[in-house]
Order: sequence, then structure tokens, then C-alpha cells
Amino acid sequence: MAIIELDNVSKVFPRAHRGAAPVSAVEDVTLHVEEGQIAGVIGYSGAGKSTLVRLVNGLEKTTSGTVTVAGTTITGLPERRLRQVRLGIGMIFQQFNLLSSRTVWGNIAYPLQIAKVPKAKHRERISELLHFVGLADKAHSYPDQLSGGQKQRVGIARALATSPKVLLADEATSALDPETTRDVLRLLKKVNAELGVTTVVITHEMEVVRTIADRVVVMERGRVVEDGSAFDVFAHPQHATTKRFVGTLVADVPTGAALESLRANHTGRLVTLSFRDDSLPQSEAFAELIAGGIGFELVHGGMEDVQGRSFGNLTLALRGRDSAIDLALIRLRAKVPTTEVG
Ligand SMILES: Nc1ncnc2c1ncn2[C@@H]1O[C@H](COP(=O)(O)OP(=O)(O)OP(=O)(O)O)[C@@H](O)[C@H]1O
Repeated sequence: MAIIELDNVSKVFPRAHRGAAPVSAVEDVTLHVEEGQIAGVIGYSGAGKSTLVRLVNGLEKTTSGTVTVAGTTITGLPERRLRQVRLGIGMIFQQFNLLSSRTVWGNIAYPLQIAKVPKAKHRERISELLHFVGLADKAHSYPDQLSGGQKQRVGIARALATSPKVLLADEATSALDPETTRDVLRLLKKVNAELGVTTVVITHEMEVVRTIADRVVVMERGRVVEDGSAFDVFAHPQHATTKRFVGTLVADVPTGAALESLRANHTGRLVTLSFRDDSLPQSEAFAELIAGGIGFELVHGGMEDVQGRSFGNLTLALRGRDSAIDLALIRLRAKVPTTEVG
């Protein structure tokens, strides 16, 4: 069941000043996020990602189309009702947005106060949240006494205070180093797995998507240009923008300068084998080459793992009689996508 439904949603910002054009930030987006899913929305700066999440929590109004969250259509709702809906949607931010004058405890108490949760219930809830995010010993610290990773843990605890069904993370790890990023993403996975919170992660980093997302949505100029399971998007990217993002992590069939460099540094015929989890295992492909009396060396690429499934493009320099290589390639092509690159 979809818990977030955007149907033909567009958002046009009016022109900022006379002579400027209106900005079409989100254009005709239809996107249904299933309950329990972790959806990664990736795109370059200005693609419309932040606007999209702000439409989901009603901080921006749609120009056209409808947004429904947990069964409530929020399009056209008055602010008073929207505030209620927002209690069911947690949000975390790149800059954490903590109140610097309040302790960790006070920051987590804040949404409980807004939601008018009786004070008698605060202690148990806050203490539970602090344990959940691993900050039980920091309750009385102020934000500027915490590391970036700890601040984001507070952000997550605060976002979860009112037990939302949906969590929106807008570049939540972009200000963190790689190791802290992994810790925070691990915590977000725990939120999803243990609390069943549907999560939308907005990012411009493919590594974030690979680590956490079940599903990948690629945005460009306000539009969704690709949408699929994380494995499919990584293993078979279709759109040029998706290919560029995937290319930041996964070696592709070499072209351009990479190919020139391989040609200059290796003798023999260069062939890329594109392994997927439903294609021939590597060991059998290599056995085929050995059986044909062909020598080979791995010169480019590697295998990747997404959601426990492996794939990758391995470029080999092959040495042997041309006729033997031709025969082996015919055999291989029937079982694994094979590209002779030079
Ligand atoms: N309040 C606003 N008024 C006018 N234009 C806006 C407003 N908010 C966003 N935009 C414009 O809408 C487009 C999409 O912006 P948005 O912030 O949603 O993109 P993004 O993918 O999140 O990029 P970034 O990662 O840089 O924030 C941009 O051209 C931006 O300048």
C-alpha cells in the first residue's frame, strides 16, 4: 500500500523579479512510495528534490496535482489541519536545525510540546528515544557540545518523537564525513526496520542511495527520469543522468580517456564482461577462456553489491590466437553480455 502518493504534481514558483521567468521546480511528478520502503531520491543541485519533500509535508503548496500522505489528501488542507498531518511526518535536515539554546533533552521535548503530549509522558518517551539513537549519556549536553553525527542523531530522535509513519531526510548526511555518514545511515535503516517508518532520503550522493535505499528515484529538471528497485537502477541504468550517477560508483564499459589509457598500458584485445546475478558466474566465464587457451588479465572494473545482489563490469585484456578468442567470445556472448572495446 502506498503511504505517500504524489499524482501529477507540479510546482511553479512565481518569477522572483520583473523580467525573470517563473521557475518550474517540480513538473508532473507521479510517485507512490510504498509503506515500509526506503526510497532514495537523487538528482543534481536544482533538480527539485527539496521542493518535492516540502510538497510531501505541505510546506509548499502544489501548483497542480494532489499529494496524499497516510490516506489524507493534504492538497488544499487548511494550515491548522496540515499541522496535524505534519505530526505524522518526521523530517531531518543537512544542517540539523537544532535549537542551540536547548539541551538534547529539550530539543527532543520540543515536538512533544507542540503536539501537546502531556508533560508526564515526556520523560519516558525522551529516554526511550535517546537510547534508541545511542545518546543516553548526552541528554544534558547542548548542540554545540556535540559532533555532527551526534547532532544528526538528536535530529532523528526529535523527528521520531511523535511516532511518525513517514520520515523525510533532506541531504541528512551531506555535512558528515564518510564514516559518520555510514553510522547515521545505519541508524536510519534501524528506524525503518524496527519501527517500520517509511523513509524518503533526498541526496546527491549515489553512495548514500546504495547504502540505504530499496528504491531509487532519479530527478532532473523537476521531473522523475528514472524509478526502479535499487538493484535494477544500479545494474541496468537507463537514463543518461542515472548512468552518470551510477558511474560515480560502478565502473562501466570503458570509453574515452579511460579506454585510451587501457590501450596504452595493455596489449591484447580488451573485452568487457557485464556480470549480473542472473548471468554466467565469473568462474565459468574464466574457465571458458582457459579452455580456449586464452590468457587474460583483469585491467578495469570490479564487482558491486546492492541489496545483497552482485553485479559488475570486468574488462579483461585477452591474449591468444585471434581465431581462439573469436570462438570464445561467441560462446561467452550467449551467456553474459560481452563488449569488445578495443
Ligand atoms: N522558494 C523558492 N522560490 C523560487 N524558486 C525556488 C524556491 N525554492 C526552490 N526554487 C527553485 O526551484 C528549483 C528546484 O530547487 P530545489 O531546491 O527543489 O532543488 P534541489 O534538487 O533540492 O537542489 P539543492 O540540492 O541544490 O537544494 C531551483 O531552480 C530553485 O532555484
